[in-house]
Amino acid sequence: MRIDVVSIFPEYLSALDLSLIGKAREQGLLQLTVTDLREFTADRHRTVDDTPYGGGAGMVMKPEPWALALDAARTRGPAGAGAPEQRPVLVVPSPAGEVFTQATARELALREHLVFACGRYEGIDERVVEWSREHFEVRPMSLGDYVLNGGEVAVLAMVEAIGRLVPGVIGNPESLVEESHSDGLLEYPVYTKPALWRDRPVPEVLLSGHHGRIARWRRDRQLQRTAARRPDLVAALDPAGLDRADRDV
Ligand SMILES: NC(=S)c1ccno1
Repeated sequence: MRIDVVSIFPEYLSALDLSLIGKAREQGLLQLTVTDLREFTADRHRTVDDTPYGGGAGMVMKPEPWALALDAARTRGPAGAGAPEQRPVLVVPSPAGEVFTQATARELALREHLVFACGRYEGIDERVVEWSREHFEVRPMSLGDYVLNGGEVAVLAMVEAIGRLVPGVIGNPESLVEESHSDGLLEYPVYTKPALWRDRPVPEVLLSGHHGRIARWRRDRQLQRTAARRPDLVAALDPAGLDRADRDV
């Protein structure tokens, strides 16, 4: 998978040099390039914004630097020889976007080339989004109903959520199976040594060695936790995926 990120604060994305994503880049599992939008300006002040038509507070990001930067990212292309089979996906972090979920991460982890456009100020001139549809699948994307100062923090989260699903990035793929949202539920509580900590014991069943009882206990905890914290997820569950014991929780 090829990932391109365009930002006026490229150093914000240096966290992607670290840990599992950084290792995946070293191993060639992910090709990731971060580009400074100001490289695509033509004036000596490297101007990327201007006042909004129609008035209002703040500044809007100018279209021309973005068009040049996105064209450069697009033609950098995915890994491997030959023309890409798929159009690249342009992800634009925005509170006005579709909500990014684990299902979105799974979907985007299958794509060849993702380009992330980190807006700042009051946003990017809307004509960039319209123009981009000629060459990209354009996906305005929100992490949630709150406002950040720019797209960089959202891109860090999305690249990690997507990148970790790329085969080979997580050493043990088993650890992807029982995590929150993998089966529509929140994950069960986890414990490790010592068995007794500040007068708090580990649940007895987890010390029993009885795999069936442990699996049932964990599933019960998932259902109870999801019902308590995210009733919306319970409402969205497919009843066919629930067994009789699930319904008794
Ligand atoms: N909620 C998101 S992703 C966002 C991006 C910029 N501001 O908020």
